[in-house]
Formats: sequence, structure tokens, C-alpha cells
Amino acid sequence: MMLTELTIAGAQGGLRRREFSATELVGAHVAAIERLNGRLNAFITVTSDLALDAARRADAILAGGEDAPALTGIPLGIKDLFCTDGVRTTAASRMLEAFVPPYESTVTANLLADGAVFVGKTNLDEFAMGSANITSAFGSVENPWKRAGDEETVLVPGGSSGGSAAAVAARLAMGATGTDTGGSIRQPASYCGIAGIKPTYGRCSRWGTIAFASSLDQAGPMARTVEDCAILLQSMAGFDVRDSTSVDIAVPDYRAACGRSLKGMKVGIPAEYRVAGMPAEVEAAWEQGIAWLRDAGCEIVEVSLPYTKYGLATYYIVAPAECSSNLARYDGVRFGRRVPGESLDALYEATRREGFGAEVRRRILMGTYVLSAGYYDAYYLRAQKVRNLIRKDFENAFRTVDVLLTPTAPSPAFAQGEKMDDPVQMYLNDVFTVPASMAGVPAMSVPAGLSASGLPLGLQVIGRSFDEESVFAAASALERAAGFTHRPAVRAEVV
Ligand SMILES: NC(=O)C[C@H](N)C(=O)O
Repeated sequence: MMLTELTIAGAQGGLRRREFSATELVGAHVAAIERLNGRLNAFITVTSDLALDAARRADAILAGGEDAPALTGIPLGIKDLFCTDGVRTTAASRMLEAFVPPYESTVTANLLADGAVFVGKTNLDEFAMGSANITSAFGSVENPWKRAGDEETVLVPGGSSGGSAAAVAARLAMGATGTDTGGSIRQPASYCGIAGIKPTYGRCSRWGTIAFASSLDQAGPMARTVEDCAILLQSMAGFDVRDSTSVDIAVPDYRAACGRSLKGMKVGIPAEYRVAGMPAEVEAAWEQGIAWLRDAGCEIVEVSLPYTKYGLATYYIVAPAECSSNLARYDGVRFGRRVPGESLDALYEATRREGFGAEVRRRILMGTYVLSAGYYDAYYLRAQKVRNLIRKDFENAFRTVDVLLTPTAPSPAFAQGEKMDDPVQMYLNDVFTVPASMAGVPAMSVPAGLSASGLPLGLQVIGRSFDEESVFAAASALERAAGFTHRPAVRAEVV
């Protein structure tokens, strides 16, 4: 049996039926990481020994009988933005190169309590700022997919959770955690041919997740199937007194929502997402998705989200503003890197100049500018007002429909080196994902098919606040209709 090909749902059964042990399952993934991570660079830190120890403990628990927690023995990658007790957590930044947290984030603590085994910390854009995983201080990540007939060109995995997406696609982990501020789970999932959900803002605790833009950051799972994402989110989600923005409402049975009948579900197609210049194949994948949902019994309704066109512009005001404030803590005094200087100001400057990469500095500068006296009203305050209008757009749409369907990204994965010198081109990758982030509503990317060049294209399902169940139901119907069994060129079994 090819253990690295299993889904989480499949492995849960196999472990309980003793078809293989957790040590074998984790061992197969650790071996795959050892063979492939040198090339893909999906992990910043590999924790093989810790993982194999945890796998042995998992086997002892599984031997103990039926009530082993749900994720016992399941190997996962953890985005290196989640603090992990005793395991280095870098945010892919030189600033935190040697930071070993003395505590565990709530999301990873929840996964550990359910028995999950962490095989390592996955690469990302520095402080989660980027859409191609090229801003990491630990080097870029290679997308395991190749354009048809072109083994040479290295493609980006998307970002910022690019290491998580590449690791899951290449079968180095069965699932992974991601975080999504403006698309960081959904866009890399789309580029790497896997599923990923950004839950409703407030569904997962942000405690112990290194902050980028606190009013937008949300943790979520990435895995090869919709059901596996449901299984992971079940564990990750929940109220936490330590995060005042986490919401105290019950977490429903997400797995039961997968495969639920869609008869009578109303699906909105937002007119404003038909942007000029969208590649024909992305549009075609979208039309196909609409047809699949109609065939599954949904009623398709045209809706309007008029403020969508301001989504990107306002995101790139609000997110940098919050980032400039959150990242002020990296001053060389309290923790992280310190570069000595003759005065306190000199120490701050030297530390921040050396510790932050170009994209992080750009965001801090933009953020500081839009928050500064004289510009605050013109930019930040206005952006917040527009954000409210974007949120109202969604509220209005969800009065008549249950979910929305859109493409996840305007293109398939692009080549490393492309769009590097043009930040605005890079920001445009987020055009379809950012509005749901601004509104705080849940949104999921699911693989829908391949482009003419043989690369995965994702579709996005957006739902009402706290109604991830409808999102899972629609996404699993799309997954079934798409029958996406394609696998990337670079993966565990082919090396
Ligand atoms: N963090 C994210 O959601 C990624 C987004 N592309 C950004 O650069 O802000």
C-alpha cells in the first residue's frame, strides 16, 4: 500500500483496522520529506525525530482500543507562523530565525490534543506577505506541478501558505495548517491542486499565530480532499478565551456536511467577478462549475457585489496598516533578532533593516503612511468605510443565495521570476479572494480541472458567516463532479 497516497479519512480507518501502524504512516511521510524537501523547500524545519516519537505514542494509544482521538497518528505540516512549543517558529523571517516559542498556539494545541503528529514547519512568504512564496528568508518553494511538456520551468506554489500547499500536493504530509489574510490558503491551494478553506473570521483562535493583519488573519486547513479539510477544521476550530475575536458558538459536524444533498440550494454568481482580461480557461472552469452545481440540484442566481472592485485597493490599505502596527514589536529589544547600535534609535533601525525583507518593509512603509496624521482620514478611515460596504454587499447577496461560486485565482501557477519586479501585478493575484477576507465570510478553494498547460485551476465557494457547512456541501459536490485525480509531477512515489 502506498501510504503517502491515502487521504486522512482513509488513514483513520486503516490505522484503526491495524492495516498499518502510525509509525509506518508517519515514517513514509518523513522518508518522503527527506527525499524531496531539498528540492521543493516546502519545510523550513523538519521534525522527523519528534514525529517518529509521537507516532510511537500514537501506536500505543491505538493499541488501547476504540476511543483514540480522531487524528491519532495523522502526519501534518504546520505553517511556520503557528507558535509551536519548543520548536523553532520563524514566520520565514530573519527577524525570528532563532525564535523558539515557549508555548503552543491554540490551533496547533487543538490538533495535538486530537492526536495529530507534526512532521515539520512549512515555508511561507515572510510574515505571510505575498502570493508566490518568494519572499521567504529561507528561500522560495517549488510548486510540485509542471507545465505539460516542460520539466524545466519552476513554478511558484502561490502564497503565503505555499510550503503547506506544496507539501500536501507532493504527498509529504496528509494535510497542513495555513493562514489566510487575503487569500493565503485559497490561492496556493488552487495553484497546487488541493483543497483549502478559510473559515469565518472568529472560527479559529488566533492565539499563538504570529500576527500580520489582525482583523483579517484566520487559520484554516489544507488537504487533498474536501472531507479531509472538514476533518481538520473540526479539530482546529472553537472558541478560545485568549482570543477576544474568537466566537463562542458551537462547531457543527463538518464531515457530515460533505456529500449533503444540494437540492434547492441557491448559488449566486457575482457579475463583478467577470473581470476584463480573465483568461478564457479560467472562465471556462467557472462555467463548468456552474453547470455541475446546477446538475446537482442548485438554483443558479446572478447576484451583484458592486463594491468588489474596491476590494484589492482597500485590502492593500487595511492589511499594511495593521501590519505596520503588529510588526512594531520587532524592535531588537524584546525578542527576536538584535543588531546593536550606538543609541536606542540606531539599534531599532539596524535591527529592522537587517531583520525584515523588502516586501515586509514595503508593507510597513505603506501602512505607516496611511496611518500617519493628515493621511489617516483620507486613506485608512475611508478604506474602513469601504470595507463596511463590501461586507454589506455580501450580507445583501446572502439574503437571496446560500453560497457564491467564483474562480479562486485569475490564472494557474506562474513561473518563478515572473511578476517579481512588479508588486502591483503580484497583488492582483488576490483579486477574487480578498473580498471574502474583507467581509470575514468563509471561503474554500477546490480543484476543478487542469489548464491547457496541464496546471490545476481552483474554484472558490463563499458562504455566509459561520455557515462553513454549506461551503463544504457545495465544495464536495464540485469535487465529486470534477473527479480531480490528477497528481503533480513531483511527489513522494515517483522519486
Ligand atoms: N496573507 C495573505 O493572505 C496573502 C496575500 N497575498 C498578501 O500578500 O497579503
